[in-house]
Amino acid sequence: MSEAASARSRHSSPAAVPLGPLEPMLRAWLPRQRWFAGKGRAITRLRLVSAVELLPPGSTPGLLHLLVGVDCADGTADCYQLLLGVRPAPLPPGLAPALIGRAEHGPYAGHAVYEGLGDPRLAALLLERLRAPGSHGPLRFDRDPDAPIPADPAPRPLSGEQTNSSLIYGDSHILKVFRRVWPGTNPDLELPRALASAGCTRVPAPVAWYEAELPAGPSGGPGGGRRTDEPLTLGVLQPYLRGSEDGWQLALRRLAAGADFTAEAHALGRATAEVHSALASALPTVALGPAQAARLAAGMTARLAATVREVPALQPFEAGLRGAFDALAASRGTGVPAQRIHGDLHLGQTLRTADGSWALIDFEGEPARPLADRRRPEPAVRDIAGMLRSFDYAARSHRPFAPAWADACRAAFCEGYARTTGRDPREDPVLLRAYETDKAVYEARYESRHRPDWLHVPMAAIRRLAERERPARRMPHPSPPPPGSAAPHPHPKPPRRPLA
Ligand SMILES: Nc1ncnc2c1ncn2[C@@H]1O[C@H](COP(=O)(O)OP(=O)(O)O)[C@@H](O)[C@H]1O
Ligand SMILES: O=P(O)(O)O[C@H]1O[C@H](CO)[C@@H](O[C@H]2O[C@H](CO)[C@@H](O)[C@H](O)[C@H]2O)[C@H](O)[C@H]1O
Repeated sequence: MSEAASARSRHSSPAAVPLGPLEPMLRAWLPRQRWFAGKGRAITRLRLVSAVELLPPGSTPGLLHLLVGVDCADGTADCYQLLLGVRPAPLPPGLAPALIGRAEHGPYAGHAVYEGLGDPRLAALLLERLRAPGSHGPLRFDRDPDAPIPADPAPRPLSGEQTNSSLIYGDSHILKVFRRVWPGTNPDLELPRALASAGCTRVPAPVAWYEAELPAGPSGGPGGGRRTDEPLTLGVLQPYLRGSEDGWQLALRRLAAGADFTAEAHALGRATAEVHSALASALPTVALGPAQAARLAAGMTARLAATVREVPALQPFEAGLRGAFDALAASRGTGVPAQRIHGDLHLGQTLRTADGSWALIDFEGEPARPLADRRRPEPAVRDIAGMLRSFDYAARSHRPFAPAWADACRAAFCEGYARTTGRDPREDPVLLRAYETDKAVYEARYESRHRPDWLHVPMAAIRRLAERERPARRMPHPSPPPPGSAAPHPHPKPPRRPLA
């Protein structure tokens, strides 16, 4: 696509591109998408928040960038990013699986509307936009001027179960297109950029990104009616770690072979600690005092209550689980540092690269939590708890269940973490138990919504955590460092100031 053509790209106001003719097909299509968060909730209304034609009107194919507000009967309102391809119907056979519907009237009458990311020509156009920074209506494309982006790499969509949609370009870059979007910088752009500035190489550094700048409105805006003019992060391009394998797949392969995973778990603990230390040095940290501990515990208790309403199987365990949160409130926080963290760390968010080192990806945080929550500093133990849960997940997805494998990995991970930071996460048992419990509750809701066949996995942990026993009795004690290993580093940066 030439620069001249790109300059002709048009921003249409919501009134100029009515959602009307597209509405019935999107209503049917959206709930079937893996990334649609409103599953099981009745859609009451679709609202056009923004519409931009990224190719001149009449181009074949056409590319329509939409932000669509989805209001549900339970009062929730979300905003989704859609990239729609438009071609005269019928679609060529290779694009048939991407079909969303055929417009019968309106500006696209007689055209097939389809998932644009499935069309290599449109995927290539998106990369072109990222290569040449600039604005298209409310969309702003930006890049790191020092990081090269190749001109014409062949795009392919990433398959599999994802919260968002990703495209791989010629095995050199990967573009994540965020689906559910909010006003405010997405931590998956913010944190990797901060880590790159801090010199941390454990996380692929963003090389380009695009955002929407929308006027704040009294209602109907991207935040479901929130007044805000913060930009919405829509997509991030980063280097693709060719030849890497994710930690989840690797762990399952090891389990299937009856093989040990503790060396990897130990190295993962070290990698996680390095990332935490870099985040603590790049962004503000605070000390967890009594008020914050009480607020954290109250948040966990409220999430538990909401989840019990949604997942009745949790009900018999509610009182036992609440004990972990009460203990956190009673601990008065003990002054541990709260800092920016990964927020949804599990084995699937780790990549063992071709050179055998570990990288961490996907700093978006738990997709179901409000963005403001995900950007708030929290004790790093939250991430550690996520990873410990993941070893349990892996062991439980194996037949027969391999509890000793999980216990050994959990211990090795904590030891690796302690080797780098000088502090073993098991020395904070109250915090660790509260976060593991909170994570298992989150997982119960996640599985009941997205993968009911997996619900038994967090339920097994919930049964264990609801027994009011000290987690320290469950996990082996920290062992001394292996001979010849490096001395522990000091703890990442002391807390700067206590919160009020
Ligand atoms: N930089 C990268 N290099 C190689 N593979 C990657 C990279 N980033 C992501 N992936 C692959 O893409 C998958 C989805 O990425 P992720 O950021 O977790 O997206 P989502 O938020 O949609 O779950 C990962 O599980 C991993 O397999
Ligand atoms: O990777 P995402 O950001 O999409 O995270 C969500 O989906 C994960 C599953 O794909 C889910 O993770 C849970 O299942 C994993 C195994 O598939 C397991 O390793 C994790 O420990 C477990 O939490 C994650 O919770 C969810 O946010």
